Amino acid sequence: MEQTLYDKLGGEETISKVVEYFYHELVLKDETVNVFFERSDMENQIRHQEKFISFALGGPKQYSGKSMAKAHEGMNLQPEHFDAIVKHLHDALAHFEVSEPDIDQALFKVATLKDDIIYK
Ligand code: HEM
Repeated sequence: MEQTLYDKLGGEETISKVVEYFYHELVLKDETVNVFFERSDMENQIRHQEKFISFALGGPKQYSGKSMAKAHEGMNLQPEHFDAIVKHLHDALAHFEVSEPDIDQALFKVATLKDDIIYK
């Protein structure tokens, strides 16, 4: 089996650094999306980011469209919110010198859930 990007980047340790940067330096500073995270407590926020990044990189936690629709129910996320998060994911991975083809793979993975997450 092909090695996942998650393992390639060094598993949990690297992932938590990516999460930290992605969330604190990019997502929380972006006024177009940070409002969604203000309402959830810090523990849930961190859990969210870890799950999000882990999913994007093919880590152990994988989701179905059904569970994603439920997790984002009532948020009415718009395509621009989704796209902003995807851009931050790109920039966070680039910051840690992940190659563009590897980043593309992660962004593609995340894009497969778009329809299950927006407009819920
Ligand atoms: C592929 C993309 C995404 C994945 C895989 C994902 C994953 C998840 C998961 C697993 C949960 C449940 C967390 C838990 O309670 O354990 C969740 C909730 C949530 N998601 Fe996402 N998410 C994605 C995109 C987004 C986007 C684009 C936004 C907003 C801009 C967003 C904002 C939230 C918020 C605010 C919650 C609720 C957190 C809480 O429980 O307080 N998500 N997401």
